[in-house]
Amino acid sequence: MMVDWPSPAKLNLFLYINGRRPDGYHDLQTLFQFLDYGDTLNFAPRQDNQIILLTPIDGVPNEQNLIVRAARMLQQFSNCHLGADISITKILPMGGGLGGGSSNAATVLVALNHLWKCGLTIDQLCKIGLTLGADVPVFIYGHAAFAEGVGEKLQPAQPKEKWYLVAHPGVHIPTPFIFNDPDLVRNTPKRTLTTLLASPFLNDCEPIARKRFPEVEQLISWLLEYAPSRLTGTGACVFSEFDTQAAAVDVLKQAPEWLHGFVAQGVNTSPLQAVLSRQE
Ligand SMILES: C[C@](O)(CO)[C@H](O)COP(=O)(O)OP(=O)(O)OC[C@H]1O[C@@H](n2ccc(N)nc2=O)[C@H](O)[C@@H]1O
Ligand SMILES: Nc1ncnc2c1ncn2[C@@H]1O[C@H](COP(=O)(O)OP(=O)(O)OP(=O)(O)O)[C@@H](O)[C@H]1O
Repeated sequence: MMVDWPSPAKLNLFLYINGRRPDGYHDLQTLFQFLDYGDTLNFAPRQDNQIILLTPIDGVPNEQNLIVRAARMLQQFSNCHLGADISITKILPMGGGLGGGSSNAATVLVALNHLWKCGLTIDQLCKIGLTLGADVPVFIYGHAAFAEGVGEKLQPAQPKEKWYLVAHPGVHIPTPFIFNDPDLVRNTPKRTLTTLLASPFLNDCEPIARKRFPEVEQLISWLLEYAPSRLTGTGACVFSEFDTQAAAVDVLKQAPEWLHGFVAQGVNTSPLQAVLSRQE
């Protein structure tokens, strides 16, 4: 039977920008949690070395798709001569701050490492993953985490597994658009995790996203009437937190027509990790 490999979304429960490095990347402190909601991938190994994506994603040429790029990188690094037919059921909005592309790359690396029997360690997979995107390592790591550096220095964390209404304002915010904004606050002092957990959770990218995108401003303002609500990553998605599924669904039901969203639970063990453990 073909295994469904999950490719979950992530939320940045907080996100602070502490500085800009000489290479232009930003040093940050962020708290990652997974959602029990995401894309699903299927893999059929091939005896030749071809990587075939059977379900192309609109607007993303296959050769640029992180799914194909991750599979090819694994072939190179592991010296593996097998290939794969890959298909994806995509439900995560692209460029939404939910880490969909990074999560897809992580699922490919973890699943093919297993199916091809490459034997690479988690650390080796994370190193490959980081070259594909700053968020790939946490999805490979598979546990909710406090991240520093550009997101690659990870330590496990146990945030409360709340329910979230995740909403998309219908605009696309490219990550560099936020990071290149002259008004972005880039000097938030570094704090310990203990201090951060005891402080209100904020996202330094949110003021820029709200200022530059009226749709984001309108969405957050509406949601704040019902629950604590913030931007995830560099946007454009926003999440509101609730103690129960029913409370989150209730707000979604009252939402105006322009609000597109879904309800999902925050989970500290990635659904990908759960499937991998069952395979081993
Ligand atoms: C902000 C986060 O969403 C937090 O989870 C991620 O760090 C962003 O990760 P991502 O979308 O995978 O971003 P990447 O594809 O690695 O980088 C896209 C672009 O964003 C900028 N970038 C990204 C991450 C980072 N720590 N500093 C940056 O300045 C860089 O200009 C980079 O060229
Ligand atoms: N498999 C893929 N799924 C989604 N996007 C992909 C994929 N491969 C390449 N991309 C490209 O990556 C871009 C960013 O997609 P992604 O869904 O990862 O953004 P995101 O949710 O904003 O991520 P982050 O939170 O890391 O900023 C897309 O606009 C698309 O052009």
